[in-house]
Amino acid sequence: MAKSIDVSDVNIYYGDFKAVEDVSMTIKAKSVTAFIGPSGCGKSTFLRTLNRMHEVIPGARVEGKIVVDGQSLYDPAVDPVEVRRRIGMVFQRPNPFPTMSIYDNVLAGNRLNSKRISRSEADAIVERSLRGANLWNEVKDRLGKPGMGLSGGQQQRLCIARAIAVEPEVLLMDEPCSALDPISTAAIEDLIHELKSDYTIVIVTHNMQQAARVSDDTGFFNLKAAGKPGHLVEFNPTKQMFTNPDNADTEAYISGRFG
Ligand SMILES: Nc1ncnc2c1ncn2[C@@H]1O[C@H](COP(=O)(O)OP(=O)(O)OP(=O)(O)O)[C@@H](O)[C@H]1O
Repeated sequence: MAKSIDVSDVNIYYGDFKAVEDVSMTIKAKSVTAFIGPSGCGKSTFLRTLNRMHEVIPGARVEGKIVVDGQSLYDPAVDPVEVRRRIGMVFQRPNPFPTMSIYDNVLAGNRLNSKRISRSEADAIVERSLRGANLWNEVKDRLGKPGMGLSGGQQQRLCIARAIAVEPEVLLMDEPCSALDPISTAAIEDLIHELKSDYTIVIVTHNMQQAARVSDDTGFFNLKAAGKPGHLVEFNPTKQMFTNPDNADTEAYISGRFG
C-alpha cells in the first residue's frame, strides 16, 4: 500500500554542519514528487532522511518530524531496518550485486528480510518484480546469468525490480537516470509513470525536463550562500512550478539563469 509522507520542520546535520534547514512538505501517496535544485543544496541528503539512510553516516542526525501514514519514522520504537524495507531506494549508478545472477539479484532483499522462501514463491516474486520493472521479456530466458551482464539501463531496471520485490510502500530514487543513455532514460521514465499507480515515488533529478515529464509535485531546494544550509524554496504542483512559480528564484533556476 502506497503511503503519504508528512515532513515538518526538518533540520539535517553531518556532525556540526547543518546541511539542510527547516524543511516542511507533504508528499502525496501514489504520486511522483521530484526534488530539483543546484548541486550541494541537500536534495540527496534530504531524500536519505526519508528512509533513515542518513543516520548510517557517523555523526549524522536529523531533527524534526517525518510521519509516514500516521507513524513517526524517527520514533525510538521504530526499527530503522524495517523502515528501509518499507521505503526502498534506487541509486544514481545501477548497483546489482556483481557475483549474483539476475534471479538472485531480484531476491537479495527478500532473502535478507525473511526466513525461508520456497522455490515456487521465489519464482513468483522474481517474475512479478521483473514484470513490474518492465524487464521480464528481456531477461526471462537468462535468469541464471550474471546481473552485471546486462546493459546499464537494464541493470537499473534490475535494481528497481530488486527494490519492488520486497513490496515497499515508497520508492526513493536518487538521480536514477544520470548514468543512462536517452533510450534507457525514457524506459525508466515510462516505468516510473506505471509504478506510481502502486507506489509513492520521490525522485531527485538534475534534469528539469525529467522533473516536468514524470512528477506531479516538485520541490525546489536552494542555498542562501555557499556554506549555508540548503532549504526548500518552493513546493508546488509540477505544472504550476514550471509555468507560474511562486518564487522568483525558482523561476530563475527553471529558466536556466542560475544553477
Ligand atoms: N557524508 C557527508 N559528510 C559530510 N557532509 C556531507 C556528506 N554528504 C553530503 N554532505 C554535504 O551536505 C551538503 C548537501 O549535499 P547533498 O549531496 O545532499 O546535495 P545535493 O543537492 O544532492 O547535491 P548534488 O546535486 O550535487 O548531488 C553539501 O554541502 C555536502 O558537501
